[in-house]
Amino acid sequence: MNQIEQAEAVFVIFGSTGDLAKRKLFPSIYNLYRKGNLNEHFAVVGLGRREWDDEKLRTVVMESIQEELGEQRPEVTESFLKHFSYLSFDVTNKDSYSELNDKLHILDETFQIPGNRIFYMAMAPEFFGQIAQSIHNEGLKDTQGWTRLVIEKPFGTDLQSAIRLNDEIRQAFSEDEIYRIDHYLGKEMVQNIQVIRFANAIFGSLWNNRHIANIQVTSSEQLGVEGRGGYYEKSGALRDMVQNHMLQMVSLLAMDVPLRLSTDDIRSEKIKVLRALRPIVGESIKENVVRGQYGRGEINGQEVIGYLEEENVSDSSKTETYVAAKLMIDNHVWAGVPFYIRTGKRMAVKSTKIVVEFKELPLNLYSKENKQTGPNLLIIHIQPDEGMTIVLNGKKIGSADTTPVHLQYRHDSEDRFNTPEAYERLLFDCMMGDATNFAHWDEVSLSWSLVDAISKAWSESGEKLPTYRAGSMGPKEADELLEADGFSWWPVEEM
Ligand SMILES: NC(=O)C1=CN([C@@H]2O[C@H](COP(=O)(O)OP(=O)(O)OC[C@H]3O[C@@H](n4cnc5c(N)ncnc54)[C@H](OP(=O)(O)O)[C@@H]3O)[C@@H](O)[C@H]2O)C=CC1
Ligand SMILES: O=C1O[C@H](COP(=O)(O)O)[C@@H](O)[C@H](O)[C@H]1O
Repeated sequence: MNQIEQAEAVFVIFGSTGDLAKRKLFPSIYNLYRKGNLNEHFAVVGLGRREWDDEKLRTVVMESIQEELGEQRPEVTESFLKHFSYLSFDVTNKDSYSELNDKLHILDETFQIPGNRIFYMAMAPEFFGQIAQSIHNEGLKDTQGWTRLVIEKPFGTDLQSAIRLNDEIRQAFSEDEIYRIDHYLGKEMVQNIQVIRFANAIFGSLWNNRHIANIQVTSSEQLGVEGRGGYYEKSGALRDMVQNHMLQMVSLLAMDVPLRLSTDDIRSEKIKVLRALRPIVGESIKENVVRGQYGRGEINGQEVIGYLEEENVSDSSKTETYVAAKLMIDNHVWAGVPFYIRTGKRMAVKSTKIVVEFKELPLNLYSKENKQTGPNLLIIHIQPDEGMTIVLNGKKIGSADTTPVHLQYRHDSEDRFNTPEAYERLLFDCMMGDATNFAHWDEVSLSWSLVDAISKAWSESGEKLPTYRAGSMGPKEADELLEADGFSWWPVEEM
């Protein structure tokens, strides 16, 4: 069987009338088809309570392709759209599932699909457990082919709810059938971290506490909460970004060399990192974690409102829109090396970057002579630009002075606004049965353990939340976090 034959499946999208399906899933499926990563043996069933029909769904799919990808190719979209159908469906109604089952059998026959099914949960998390169990109990998994469950974030709202959810879905699907989405793991340069680290002798030998002074991971956004105030009030930056995307990047940066590039070997090394993370509890929370909330300010010359003025946000809200933290990994390789992370909304720039700062030479003859030298840096540009930069010290041409030299490999990201690119890769991996770039349950639970202790302390604390001006790089306390260790944030704007 070739690769594309493995991908022959029916995609069942729970929540097909929603925002995620429109902005990410439909354009991703279209790209897979356009690029030949899907042949004609596939079908998509969209589900939602709305009284739509096939025509309505197809119109929405076409609009989404045009809006997200700017595609105007009627002949391609027509042959593509005939694979889509819609079923009005209430996930809480048991009877709906047998109707869905009948539909799946018909689609298998129409498109000659060997019974493979991807169930994609693009809905609010409170439904995930119930849907998974109904899929199982109503016989939707009883097929000749494989069945896989794709779960959107958030996977729970704390460790307890995540355990509950996991228990529910595990009654219906085995761990290797579950694909927990973290869209950062679908980003080109996040996937490149492993290649940079494990395919280059220069980094392989330097990647430890003897040579690295600190690692900084920044993911800043210019956007505010964009109408998602209701969700964000219960989440905040810690649960929204740190529990998943930020800790995933840290574990990719700190993991040991896996035995092989297999899903199990890579996941097991990432899990070891999360196990070795020093818990941040009690008094150490104040010393190691900074939170903030954006006030009014300016983004790209436009005045913007503060968080407390956003729709569906309480005017006394203590929800953090910014988090910076110092993480320590208590193992042989990383003892003594801080991993600084920061993420926030309404910051000066949209930028996700990793800066690896190497230790200085024990004796640098040029700095002794007051020449301008700095530490060597490896910068991994995740978005919006993609690539890497190595910063070295060199000689200023025609002078005796030294100067920083930037060796760059850069290309503009196709993934500029978190477009379907990442989702497209992850959907393809799921079709291929490759779960490497999805979160394993152990990763999810370990991340929640770290985050829960912090959010509990914050919710019990009467302390005022530092504010930062919209359009800045966050509260001054985040700068002080690094200054206390003799470091500072490397600017992400112009690097
Ligand atoms: N939007 C985004 O960019 C992102 C979203 N996510 C996650 O993806 C998931 C979906 O988000 P999003 O698309 O924004 O949410 P929306 O609120 O836009 O969509 C919710 C969907 O759920 C459907 N739905 C609700 N109740 C029922 C029901 N009882 N039976 C059947 N269908 C129902 C709605 O359909 P109808 O109204 O027709 O019933 C709608 O299609 C969430 O878990 C979210 O956290 C994650 C990352 C980014
Ligand atoms: O998961 C989420 O990520 C986005 C940021 O994603 P990016 O790919 O644009 O960096 C964030 O805006 C959102 O709040 C969060 O839920």
